[in-house]
Amino acid sequence: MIKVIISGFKGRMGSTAVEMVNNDPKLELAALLDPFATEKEVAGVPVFNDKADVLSVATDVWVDFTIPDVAYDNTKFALENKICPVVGTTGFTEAQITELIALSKSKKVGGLIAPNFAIGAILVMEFAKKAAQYFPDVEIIELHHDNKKDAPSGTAIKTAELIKETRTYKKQGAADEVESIPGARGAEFDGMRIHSVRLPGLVAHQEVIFGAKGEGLTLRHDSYDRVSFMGGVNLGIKKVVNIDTLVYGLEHLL
Ligand SMILES: NC(=O)C1=CN([C@@H]2O[C@H](COP(=O)(O)OP(=O)(O)OC[C@H]3O[C@@H](n4cnc5c(N)ncnc54)[C@H](O)[C@@H]3O)[C@@H](O)[C@H]2O)C=CC1
Ligand SMILES: O=C(O)C1=N[C@H](C(=O)O)C[C@H](O)C1
Repeated sequence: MIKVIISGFKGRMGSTAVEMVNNDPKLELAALLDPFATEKEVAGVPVFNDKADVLSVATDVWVDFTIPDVAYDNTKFALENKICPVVGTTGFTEAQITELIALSKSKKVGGLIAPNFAIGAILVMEFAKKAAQYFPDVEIIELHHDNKKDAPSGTAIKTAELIKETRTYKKQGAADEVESIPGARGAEFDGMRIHSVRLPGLVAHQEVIFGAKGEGLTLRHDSYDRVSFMGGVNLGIKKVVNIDTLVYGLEHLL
């Protein structure tokens, strides 16, 4: 039985993860953490407002779906206390990820930071990396609900990082292009562009659009319901307890 603490359990993703854990006989919900929780327990599971109090309960895996401002501290806290982090929260810097991987190696604690847990999203990222070998001109459009705090999405950044591994660098667009409205061309990453759409009614969607002479290639993934992420979270929980290093990206555990 793997004992799981869910950090951010009152949120959209955290509450979905609670249901997933409760429905898996191989997982046990050991604790719940959220500073905005007022209840002291939920169905016999202790609720905490401060992460230090989580140490009073035996836990194997720390699932984190919180906010960008606390994800690094939460992940570091889990690793330091030999709780395997499975982190979906986005907004990490490259330096933070590098530091957390080094910490996991020193503590010999497995973990996962995954900007996206949906298998279809992972496939789009892998396909985009392959396509970038042939199509250096690419723009990413990520579309999310209008309660999302960070932009671009962690998925878009991870997609751009993977594309960078195989793409021949070029600064896209007209050399003399002018933005009559600042930001019109979107965010720039390694010469490519990333655009963030925020609208009510959306959940999580991404298009990766490649352009070339006389042709185009569009890759698209849609998450219509947050249940689309739960298969990956479940897989991550069961995998991290058997590794001794933190990995960045669910593709490393598939
Ligand atoms: N990797 C993936 O597949 C996915 C990642 N995400 C990411 O997960 C994060 C959460 O997304 P949502 O659930 O939509 O946000 P949300 O705003 O619905 O939930 C965040 C929760 O974290 C809680 N929280 C804030 N500070 C905290 C702290 N210090 N400790 C514990 N809990 C704390 C809030 O009270 C809230 O309940 C975002 O960064 C989002 O980008 C979202 C969907 C999928
Ligand atoms: O905030 C969200 O909802 C999501 N965030 C993640 C990201 O920033 O990539 C994953 C998914 O797109 C949903």
